[in-house]
Amino acid sequence: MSPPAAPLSRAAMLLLGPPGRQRVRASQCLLALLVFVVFAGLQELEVMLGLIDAAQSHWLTACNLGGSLLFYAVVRSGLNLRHERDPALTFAQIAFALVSIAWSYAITGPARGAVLAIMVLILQFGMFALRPGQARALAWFGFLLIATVMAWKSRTDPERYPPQVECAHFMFAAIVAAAVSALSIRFGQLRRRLQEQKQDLAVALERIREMAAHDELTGLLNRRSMGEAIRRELERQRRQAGVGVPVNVSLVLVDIDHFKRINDGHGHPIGDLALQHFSQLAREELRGSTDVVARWGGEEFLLMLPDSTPEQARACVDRLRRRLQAVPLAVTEPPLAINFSAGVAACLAEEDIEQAIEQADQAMYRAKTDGRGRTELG
Ligand SMILES: Nc1nc2c(ncn2[C@@H]2O[C@H](COP(=O)(O)OP(=O)(O)OP(=O)(O)O)[C@@H](O)[C@H]2O)c(=O)[nH]1
Repeated sequence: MSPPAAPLSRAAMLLLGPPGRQRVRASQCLLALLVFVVFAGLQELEVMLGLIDAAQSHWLTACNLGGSLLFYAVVRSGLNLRHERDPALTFAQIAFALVSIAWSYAITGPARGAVLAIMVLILQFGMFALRPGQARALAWFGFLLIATVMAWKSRTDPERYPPQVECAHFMFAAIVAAAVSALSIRFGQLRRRLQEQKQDLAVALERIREMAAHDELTGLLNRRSMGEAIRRELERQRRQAGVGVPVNVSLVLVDIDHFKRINDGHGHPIGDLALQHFSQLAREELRGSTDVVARWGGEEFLLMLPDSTPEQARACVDRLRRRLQAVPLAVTEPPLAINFSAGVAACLAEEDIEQAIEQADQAMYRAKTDGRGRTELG
């Protein structure tokens, strides 16, 4: 980090806290404080021009700065998090700003038109940040406040607040409140639609991820994601090897025997059912939490058995074979007995994956040539 950045980030840390949502909230509070400081400067100018009474202006400035400092302190202390529905305290801060605006309108005299413009700005923040009902409530709250001040001032100080001018201002404030109400409903609809679209996209993305990682017919991992699963497992075991646990992963290549006969004799759909049946039983028979079964292609499957020596893997595969014989596929008469040939190889490092699969393939080929329905070690 360059030398000037360090004190800067220390200052940011002190003022705003660690990065995250609370930091954003704290910086928004400080921004509001800054706006009030600018506002205080403008008021001071109006005091100098003789438009506002100095004491009244200073009272308002003290309340504005005190209030915004209080919001900042609440956010920095984390007390705002107790307000689960609006932890940014947006509603409260806007309501506070509206009270300040009404107060400012009451003391600003001839320059009060600008105050109405600021009210519009504050209500706009609400439309973007709050729920439609809250934005509407604030619009009418602001309108009622300012209308009350207009009525009060035109009665008690008609020279500075002529009733005709207040009438025009009243209509302007009413139009603003109505427009904010209508727009906040529209914003609410748009936000809801965006939310729905976001959800639809998330579902579609999940579906695409699922399709990209799995074989459609059997639901097993496909070739690409099996490669990733093996690499992940070897990486996990390599980390454990650092604490003295040996790397132990067996790969088994399985090829269904005489599968073409099933297709030719019973039709392709029954062949598909046979593949699904094999996948189902393989999933059930192997350790669900660690072992992985993938469709390697056609009627070939690759099994990964972590923490298993090739001999232990062979025992598992032979157990699966017995299970397949015990549970034939009951969609034909007689039920379809599925058998397979398998080759086992140990895979001890990431760079050996290709070689281990090749070894398992050769062992499986030996099993085929030696009569099928058996498991050979590579
Ligand atoms: N139903 C179905 N058949 C498939 C699928 N993928 C590959 N096959 C078929 O699987 C058969 C594989 O045939 P072969 O490679 O001759 O192997 P085999 O008949 O099992 O003979 P051995 O492996 O020597 O025991 C081919 O007929 C492919 O068309 C699939 O997704 N569904």
